[in-house]
Amino acid sequence: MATSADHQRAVVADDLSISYIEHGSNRKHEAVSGISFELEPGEILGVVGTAGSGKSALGRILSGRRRPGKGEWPFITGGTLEVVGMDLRHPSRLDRRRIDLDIGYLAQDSGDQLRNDLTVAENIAEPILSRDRTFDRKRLGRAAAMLIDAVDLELGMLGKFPFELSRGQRQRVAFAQALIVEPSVLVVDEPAQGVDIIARPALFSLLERINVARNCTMILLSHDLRAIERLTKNVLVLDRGFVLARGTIDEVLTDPHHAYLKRMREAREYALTPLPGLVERETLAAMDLVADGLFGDPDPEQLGADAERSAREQLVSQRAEFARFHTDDAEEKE
Ligand SMILES: Nc1ncnc2c1ncn2[C@@H]1O[C@H](COP(=O)(O)OP(=O)(O)OP(=O)(O)O)[C@@H](O)[C@H]1O
Repeated sequence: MATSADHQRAVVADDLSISYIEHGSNRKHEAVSGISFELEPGEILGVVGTAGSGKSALGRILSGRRRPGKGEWPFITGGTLEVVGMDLRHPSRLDRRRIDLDIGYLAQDSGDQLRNDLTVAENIAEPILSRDRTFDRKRLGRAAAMLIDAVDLELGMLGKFPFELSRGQRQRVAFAQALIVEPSVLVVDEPAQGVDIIARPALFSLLERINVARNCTMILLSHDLRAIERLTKNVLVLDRGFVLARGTIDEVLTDPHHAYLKRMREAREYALTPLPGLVERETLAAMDLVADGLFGDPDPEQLGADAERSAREQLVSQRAEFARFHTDDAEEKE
């Protein structure tokens, strides 16, 4: 029988602090200061905050990735962080191998990190092939094709190279690459960034489906509440590295005690209020222009005749005797 001791949370951050080493000096700059939160498997958390509030630092640390030798990568300077049972402050050698498979990470610049010497298909498959060269190529090909379709790109893209794609298309390929290993936790820094507005619904619906089908835990980091609102109401608001609020969007924005929360509420109300005036009138006029002539006005007599013909055709196809009778009837009339 499962006891509460067996119950594994997907993410447990306890008094977590994250710092960068400032360029040109050895001074630490604390980007995230003593934050705590927990996530159950399958939960989706939106982390929102202004520029510089520490979202990307948190995303990088949650991803478990390390970029040794790169000054821009932050590190944990206080507290603990556990993701699907792995201690990300002091990962074991085994956990270091597991991290890339268990935690998917999509950074704002992941599209630019794709390898230009590999095709799109090879890039998508790379997280698997780099570990197992003998992996069933047919299965992998099918998975890559399904993912490229799921991120709303044409299958023809699979044979292209990243440098032949637009920035937004590359970011969508990176999405597919992050998902090929079927991670149990997915960290996405600015999910809508660089992805054109037409492709966004496909991406968001993909994230929704993955969350439901695989119980994938997700952390979506964004400065824009609207970008994550479709996927979750559960948010953590950061301000200069500290947690300003945690709860549902409504809880956080009801009676906001902080200037930033007040501004968030105003921005949300503004976004939800349809704009009377020029923009809307123009939009409506443009829609009318498009709508006019899309469908001609229906002619009631013609509609009646069409309906009768289609009912007859259906009967003729379904009942042989009616077909005979109907044909005889028609011949008699001639
Ligand atoms: N490489 C770095 N070295 C030193 N400090 C950094 C570095 N990168 C970011 N910072 C600082 O760390 C803090 C948090 O930055 P972070 O990039 O995490 O913010 P953010 O909320 O993701 O911002 P944005 O929305 O603009 O991406 C900021 O004060 C920033 O100036």
